[in-house]
Amino acid sequence: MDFTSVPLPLGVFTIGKKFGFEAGHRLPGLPPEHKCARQHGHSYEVEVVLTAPSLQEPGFITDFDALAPFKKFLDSELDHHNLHEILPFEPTSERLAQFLAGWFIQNLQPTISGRLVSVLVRETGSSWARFDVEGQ
Ligand SMILES: Nc1nc2c(c(=O)[nH]1)N=C([C@H](O)[C@H](O)COP(=O)(O)OP(=O)(O)OP(=O)(O)O)CN2
Ligand SMILES: [Zn+2]
Repeated sequence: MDFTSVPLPLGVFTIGKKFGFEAGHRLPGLPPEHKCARQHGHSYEVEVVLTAPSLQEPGFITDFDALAPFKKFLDSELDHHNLHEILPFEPTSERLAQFLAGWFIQNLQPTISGRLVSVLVRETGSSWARFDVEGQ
C-alpha cells in the first residue's frame, strides 16, 4: 500500500509526561476531626501536558528529555518533604497543581517549544486535581 497517499489532517499536537515524588502533608484548614487534618503521606503523581500547532525536528512538540529540569525540581525541593512546612499555601492537590504550573511557566516554558496546557496532581489511586492554564 502507498502510505504517501494518506492525508495528514489539520489539528494540534499534545504530549504528556508523568513524574512522581513522595511527600507528607496535613491540611490544617480542615476541621480537626477530618482525617486529612492529621499528618499523612502520598506517593504524588504529577502529569504535565503540552501543546503545539506544529512540530520541531524530528517530529516532537518538545523532547520529553527537555522536561528533566521539572523532575529535578520535584526531586530536590518537594520529594521527602513535609509540604505544609515548605509551601506558602495549604497543600491541597488543586493548589499544588496551580503552583507547579507556575513554576513550569516561570522556569521551563521559556527554554522549550510547546505550551503548558495543564498540570494534573494525583494523591491517591482514586483522587486527582488538574489546573488548566489560561491566558498564555
Ligand atoms: N478536593 C480535594 N479534596 C481533598 C484533598 C485535596 O487535595 N483536594 N485532599 C485530601 C487528603 O489530603 C487526602 O488526599 C485524602 O484523599 P482521599 O481521596 O479522601 O483519600 P483516601 O485514599 O482516604 O480515599 P478513599 O477512597 O476514601 O479511601 C482530602 N480531600
Ligand atoms: Zn493528603
